[in-house]
Amino acid sequence: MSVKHAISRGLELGRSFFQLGLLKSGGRVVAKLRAERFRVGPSVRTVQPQAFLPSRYRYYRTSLRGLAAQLQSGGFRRRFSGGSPRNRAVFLAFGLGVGLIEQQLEDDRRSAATCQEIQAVFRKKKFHSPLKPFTSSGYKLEDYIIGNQIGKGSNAAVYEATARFAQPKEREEVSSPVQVKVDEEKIQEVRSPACCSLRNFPLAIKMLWNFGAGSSSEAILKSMSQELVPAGPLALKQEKEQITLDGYFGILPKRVSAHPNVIRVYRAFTADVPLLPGAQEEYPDVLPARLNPAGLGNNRTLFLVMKNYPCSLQQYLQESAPSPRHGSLMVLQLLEGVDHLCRQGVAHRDLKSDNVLLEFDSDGCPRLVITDFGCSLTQSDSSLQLPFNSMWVSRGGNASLMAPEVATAAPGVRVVIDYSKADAWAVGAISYEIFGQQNPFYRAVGLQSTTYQEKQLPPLPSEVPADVQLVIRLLLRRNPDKRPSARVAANMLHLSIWGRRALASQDSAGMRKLADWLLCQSAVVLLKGFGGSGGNGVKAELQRSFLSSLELEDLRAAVGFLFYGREQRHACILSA
Ligand SMILES: Nc1ncnc2c1ncn2[C@@H]1O[C@H](COP(=O)(O)OP(=O)(O)OP(=O)(O)O)[C@@H](O)[C@H]1O
Repeated sequence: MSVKHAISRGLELGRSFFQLGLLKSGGRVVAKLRAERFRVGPSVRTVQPQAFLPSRYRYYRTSLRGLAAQLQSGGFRRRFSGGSPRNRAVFLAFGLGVGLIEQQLEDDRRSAATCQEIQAVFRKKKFHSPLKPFTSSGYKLEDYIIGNQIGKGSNAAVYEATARFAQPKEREEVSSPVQVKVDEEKIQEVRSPACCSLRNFPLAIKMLWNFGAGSSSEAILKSMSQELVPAGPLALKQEKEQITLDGYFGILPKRVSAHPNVIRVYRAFTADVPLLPGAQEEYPDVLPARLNPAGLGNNRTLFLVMKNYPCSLQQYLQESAPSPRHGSLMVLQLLEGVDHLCRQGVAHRDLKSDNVLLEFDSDGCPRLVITDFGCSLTQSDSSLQLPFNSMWVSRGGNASLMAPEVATAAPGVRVVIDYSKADAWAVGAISYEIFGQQNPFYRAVGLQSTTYQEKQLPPLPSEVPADVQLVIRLLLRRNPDKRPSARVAANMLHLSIWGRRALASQDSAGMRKLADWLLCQSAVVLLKGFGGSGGNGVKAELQRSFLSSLELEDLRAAVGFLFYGREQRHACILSA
């Protein structure tokens, strides 16, 4: 080896820590760790962008630390510092290389610390649900005035409602205890325009249909317990809460903390099934015999009280085509919601556009909220691994939007379904609808999650930003190991939407500039929050979610994927 060659080798070793992601060919990231002569590691490693993912990344970091120690060891120094000028030059070059490793590691430590500090500041700022209609009441159906039906699914009917005790005098005087017989004209007047309806009925009550759960409160709560996943700490009456804590019902699911993109259930209680508008016509079979002699339903059921949203995502998309910018923010909100659930050990398992509700912030930006947790999986150890030892174990709802690893699982001894990236896959599929396309996994396009090939996915409209297209493509990867998590995908969109300049001014290696940008970003978000300008808008909520979830390794993975996508696009342009 010539001295010149050795020097360049030494520098290369020093830089290799971050060069892992720099040298790419043919869409693959090729990391070179060459140290043949000094037997410090394998000659060449070829890695996919997953090399940026935590475990491997830690492996490289550890091996490089070892390498640095080895290079600094006495024996090594003796071998090269003495002897010929060529060996001394090689040693000096390695010394410089090691210095670079150390510097990079130090940068890395500082960037990680910056992320931790920012995260701590934003974690303290808990999200509080904006609607506070209750003090200590609202645990009985009689506490509400119920208006028209606003939605219906296969398990429940949803009605607009308002808290009786929150109403002015004349409302309280309405005679019927449950469904107030406001005459038809009056309801029409209230419901149109929609904003007046929401003002008069700011709440929505979901009445679940009870077929087989029996009529005792305990049995109902136990059988429909997944619906309580988004319930707030005061949602259940204290005695019920106590019983659930004491384990009388068996294990009730964990509940997720409040998040701007996840529905909040304010109250949950059981009550006798009432005869609500449209019941006889629309769901006679699920009524109890008391209301319909031919009905099969039980006498009591579960009621959930939530905020009343103007429409579902599906209804909104039937009428409107969001701009590419709003579309990107909508996909990002779904990812933030899914990441929040994942972190708390919850998989929704039934994500689809009618299980997402929509309202607008003061700037007219759509705010999305994930709802309907009836099929959700909650794991106390947060692992999201479901033992799948029998065909009777439920995989979740809506088979069309089941991620490939869930849809193709076959029951067996020691078989486990990993749901940690399943909802993220569904977000990829719903994103097509957000950008005005048919969902590729519904009948019109006809792909099946069990069999599709990634190259069969239809192209997205050209006005969809390239990075957003990349995120959607990656989310729909068949292999969950090659699919980014919701957190990493969300980070990619945050960086693409707000951090373009910071991203442009660096390579995939150095995180320092990105850390500086994050600090500036945090300051801006905090100042805006204090100043009250835009603190409650979708944009501010998203930025707070991003900053409160900062982990260096997720950020690095997002940067790695973005660079990988850009590299691929570049290669495509060159080859065209
Ligand atoms: N809080 C709410 N505000 C406004 N509309 C709502 C609300 N909750 C539900 N809806 C409407 O009611 C419909 C049915 O609600 P939901 O999906 O919870 O019922 P479900 O029977 O559990 O559905 P599925 O068939 O998916 O199991 C929704 O698609 C939506 O249109």
